[in-house]
Amino acid sequence: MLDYPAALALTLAPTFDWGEETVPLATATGRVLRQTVTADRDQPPFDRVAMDGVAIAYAAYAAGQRRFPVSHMAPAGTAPRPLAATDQCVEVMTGAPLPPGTTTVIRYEDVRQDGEAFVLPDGIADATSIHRRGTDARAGDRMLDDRRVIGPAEMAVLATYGVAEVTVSRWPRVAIASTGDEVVSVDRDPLPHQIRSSNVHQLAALFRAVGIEPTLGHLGDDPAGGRADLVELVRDHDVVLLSGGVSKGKLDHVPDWLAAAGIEKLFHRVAQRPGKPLWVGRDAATMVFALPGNPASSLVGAVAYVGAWLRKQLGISRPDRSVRLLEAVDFPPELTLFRSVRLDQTTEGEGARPVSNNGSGDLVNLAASDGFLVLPADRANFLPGHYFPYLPLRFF
Ligand SMILES: Nc1nc2c(c(=O)[nH]1)N[C@H]1C(S)=C(S)[C@@H](COP(=O)(O)OP(=O)(O)OC[C@H]3O[C@@H](n4cnc5c(N)ncnc54)[C@H](O)[C@@H]3O)O[C@H]1N2
Ligand code: MOO
Repeated sequence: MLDYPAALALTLAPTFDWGEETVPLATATGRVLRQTVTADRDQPPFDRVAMDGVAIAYAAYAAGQRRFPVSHMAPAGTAPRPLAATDQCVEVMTGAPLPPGTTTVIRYEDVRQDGEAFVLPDGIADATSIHRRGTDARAGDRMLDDRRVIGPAEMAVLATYGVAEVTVSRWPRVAIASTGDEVVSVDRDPLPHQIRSSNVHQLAALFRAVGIEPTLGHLGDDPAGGRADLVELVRDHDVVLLSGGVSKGKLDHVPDWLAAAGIEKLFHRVAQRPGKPLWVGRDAATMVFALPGNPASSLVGAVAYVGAWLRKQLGISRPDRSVRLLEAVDFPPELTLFRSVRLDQTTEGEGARPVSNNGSGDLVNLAASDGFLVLPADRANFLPGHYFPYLPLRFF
């Protein structure tokens, strides 16, 4: 049977291009930037007053003057007015352009008001509390690169440089469908032999967390109906995730339906737990992940395979992360074990504590987990203190 590294390599090979689109800045958060951003002006664009206080020409102070009558007040947002005479001062507000003729700013806390004038103490330095024009960036500098996920800091840079319309990657059209006659939608009362469908919501949450809104559906166990619905799903979407129906049961029709729909199988079954029956395939325009129905299997398939594949398509890199195991794990089978863990802070820093569970059908205990530690297939005993790759429950 294929091992996890080989299965992942097969998953990552197909590439698809979903193109770009232009969106208003206000809706660009979380999108993948597809343009470079160049500074259209210096930053700051003028010598910016950095403290509320008074601005003076230092030469007068150096010559011994301590009492400075106020020439005028300079709020932020007004065009700079020069200092009227070198023996006067200007009251300046944070964010105002430094008034021409002044060379330093002294905070209100450090001066004393005396009628229409300010009295300065000894020991004042020249050129303080000024954020100089162009010290952060120069007009023409490259400010943001292609393929960055737009977060709060990127939003601020885009706004500062006037990018009101942002070119971003088009999101793929994603469909998620459950299978099996035992699952009913969450708004229905299940019969005693039925369960509510949780996997579609589990999988949808991963997409929604990065800003992609999937279409949710269901394929029944009836072969003719299920096959026809699947053909339609594949035709209308760039990515299709199916949940259940891929193992050896008499009604596990999904691999046959996928074959009938003309989806090329890349692999079926991986030497891992949970999620062994995973089926991955593609046609010219659509990638299909048929995930095993057990909730832990579905989640592992999504974070280990779907997430890696999605990042690759979008050109987003995520640094590999390893976390220290906090308790021994024994696992003799020759399978990669995706061990659900909780991240704990210990005196020696962060570590991963295995969360007890009742197997891959246990979705309740998954809620106590932060992610999975990937324990390789070539060993049976994993000791505390050793580091292993860690997969968080996020695509990026
Ligand atoms: N003879 C064998 N039996 C099984 C094997 C095997 O190799 N030989 N593999 C087991 C493993 S491992 C897994 S994982 C499961 C996966 O089976 P399927 O992908 O065919 O999934 P189903 O049989 O349809 O369902 C399994 C389980 O998950 C529940 N389920 C399904 N859909 C949902 C949903 N949308 N929300 C919540 N729960 C769902 C379903 O009711 C079943 O309890 O097969 C083993 N069997
Ligand atoms: O691989 Mo299954 O996913 O063990 O339950």
